[in-house]
Amino acid sequence: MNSKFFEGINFGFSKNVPVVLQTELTECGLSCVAMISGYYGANENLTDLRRKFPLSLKGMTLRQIIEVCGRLHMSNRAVRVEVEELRELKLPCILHWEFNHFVVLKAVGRKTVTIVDPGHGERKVAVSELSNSFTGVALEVWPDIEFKKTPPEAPIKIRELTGKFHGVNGTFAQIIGLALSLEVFALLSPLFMQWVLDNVIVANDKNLLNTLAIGFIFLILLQQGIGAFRSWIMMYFGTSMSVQWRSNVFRHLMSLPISYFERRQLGDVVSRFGSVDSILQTVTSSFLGGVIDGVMTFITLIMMFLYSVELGLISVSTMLLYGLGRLLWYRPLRESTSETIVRGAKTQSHFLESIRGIKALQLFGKQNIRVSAWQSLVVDQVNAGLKTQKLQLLYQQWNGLLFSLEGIVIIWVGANMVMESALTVGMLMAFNSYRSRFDGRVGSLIDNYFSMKMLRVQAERLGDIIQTSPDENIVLDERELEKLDGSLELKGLTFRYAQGEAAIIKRISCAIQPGECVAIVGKTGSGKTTLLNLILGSLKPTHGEILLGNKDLGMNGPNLVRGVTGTVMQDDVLFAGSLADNITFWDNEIDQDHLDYCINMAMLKDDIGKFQMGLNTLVGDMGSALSAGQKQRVLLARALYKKPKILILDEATSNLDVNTEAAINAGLRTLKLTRIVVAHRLSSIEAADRVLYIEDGCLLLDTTPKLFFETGIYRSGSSPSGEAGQIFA
Ligand SMILES: Nc1ncnc2c1ncn2[C@@H]1O[C@H](COP(=O)(O)OP(=O)(O)OP(=O)(O)O)[C@@H](O)[C@H]1O
Repeated sequence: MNSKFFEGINFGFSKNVPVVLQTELTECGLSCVAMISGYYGANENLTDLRRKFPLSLKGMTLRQIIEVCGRLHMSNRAVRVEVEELRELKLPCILHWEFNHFVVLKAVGRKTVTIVDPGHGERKVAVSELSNSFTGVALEVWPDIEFKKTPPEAPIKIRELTGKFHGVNGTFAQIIGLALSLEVFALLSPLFMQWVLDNVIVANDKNLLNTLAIGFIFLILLQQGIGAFRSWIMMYFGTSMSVQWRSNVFRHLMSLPISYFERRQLGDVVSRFGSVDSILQTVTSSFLGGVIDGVMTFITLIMMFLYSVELGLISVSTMLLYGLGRLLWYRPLRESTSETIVRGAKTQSHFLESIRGIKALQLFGKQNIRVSAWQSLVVDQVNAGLKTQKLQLLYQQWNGLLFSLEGIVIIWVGANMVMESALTVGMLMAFNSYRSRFDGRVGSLIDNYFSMKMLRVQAERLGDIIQTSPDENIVLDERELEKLDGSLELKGLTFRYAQGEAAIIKRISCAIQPGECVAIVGKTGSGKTTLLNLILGSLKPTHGEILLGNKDLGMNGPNLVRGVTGTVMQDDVLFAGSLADNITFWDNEIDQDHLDYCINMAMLKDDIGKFQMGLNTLVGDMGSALSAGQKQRVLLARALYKKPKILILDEATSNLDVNTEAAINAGLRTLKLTRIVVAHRLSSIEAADRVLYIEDGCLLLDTTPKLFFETGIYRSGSSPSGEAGQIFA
């Protein structure tokens, strides 16, 4: 019978469920699938899974998880079970959790069950508390006949993460050289005690004592000098590496697609970026320390064996036990460290979100809810940290016991040897000194090795930034951009946010001529912003193509279209700085005439005239010092300052009064540029040459404003509440 058949049967042997933590906000389902497929031997990488099964920001449904399992050749069965029936399920399986999350059920005990939560890691939940979170829906998953095992991927190499450093190789060699010379001095110091005990005291030789003391004082001064020089170089080396590496990572982060940021919490991205420092700290101290410790351990060991083979063997055995202890502690320590970091990132996200949304919180009087939610996140974080500390505490006790016992055994055996005249007292003292040096060195060598291994947690988190590819962009030639005339063509454009979800844009085709003004209208949620995001390259079409001039956007990357468009989007922001900075986007050589022209076009002149500091007025954090209408007009001026060939406005004048809006529209009409405007207001639609009416993602009408109004789709009327205005039929 096929071995796959047996793999599908639960014999109750406990293989390990690999912990795959989710990186994006909504990929808990995908992480659960990755964990179960890993349990059966197919180590699916979450990044690859994400690529194969794109998710929308709305998360994954059970139906989508079943589809993914099917595509990965895993059979499954969705069942409705009571808490008491959980032990009858085939484990590991997926549980629906708190109506918005999925977790893996790993084991069912008498009083507790073990779950692996893709958000935090493994934990035990009391059976009595299970019904608070478990919705009663479970998905059993097991491999089918075509299921293929794949070996786990090699962990990310630190070198892959760092990128290139300049001018550090020479410094690195210098540091190693200085550190080694320091160690040679350290190796000589036990001889002082040995010579004093064996030669000075026995022979009552004061002259020799003085000579030895002066010699060793000189040695110590030299040692201190070299030590200070090494620390200074280390400081220089560490700082320059930190600046270079952080710049490399930040540059890469800035080039990532917009979707990367939409799918992650702010605090999580900040915490991942912070991994650079943790890695750098460990790499500089552990790696450097590791090289030096390795060399010195070897030399010290030779010295010890020269004194006594028996005593040397006792020390080596102790170190083997120490290494074994470190190995046993590694996995639990790694998991608890990882959980501490993830929980820390969650707390930070909550904190940043609360600060950003402080106004809404205060207006709704909901600060207390936010505070208690934050407190419970902090408690989780502290508990995870305590777990790590408890493990370390146990480990330290183990080490203390081990080394104390070793000390007693060495003195006991050594004293016997002295009594049998196999060693002198001085030699025993010197040996003991070398032994404590050896213990320290090997201990730190082993610790450094595991610290480097532990870096995997940080490296994987940072890898999420580094290993995400930036948007593919061809290098832009200014002359190519010059040739573009501002025409645009959409051919059979279809888009869905995720596989298995309904299409939001459905087979839209239309051509927009240079200089034309097109209004995109439709009910709220009909897909207008999504269409603009497709045109701007922020989203990639599922089918169809977009041509700019005669250039295919898909082939050229978003920089092409972004090079010729000026945009004001619904969620656009201003940055801390002056009005002039924001409008010119920190242009080094401000074109004052053009700046004045854009300010006039955006009807900002009067407002700026009223500000005491004129164009140097600060806009506050994200434009908080401006009114909503002023902010929209600054954004419009910023878009125009770019001298675009295509102007894209997504409800960019919605906060303006009708007169100001009409004046701006009249001004824009005089410009020679293509305009694509999403608007709900009658005046903005009237100002357009053409109207594209979108309903439920389909382009239903492509006509003139006059004919559009005649259809009666958008007409004067009153809303159900009796408010008069323009409404969709
Ligand atoms: N990132 C996303 N993931 C999944 N669905 C999304 C995402 N963004 C938007 N949608 C969905 O796509 C649909 C169209 O949204 P879109 O923002 O394009 O509508 P719209 O016509 O611009 O609406 P409005 O007039 O309210 O701005 C909506 O149902 C929305 O819920």
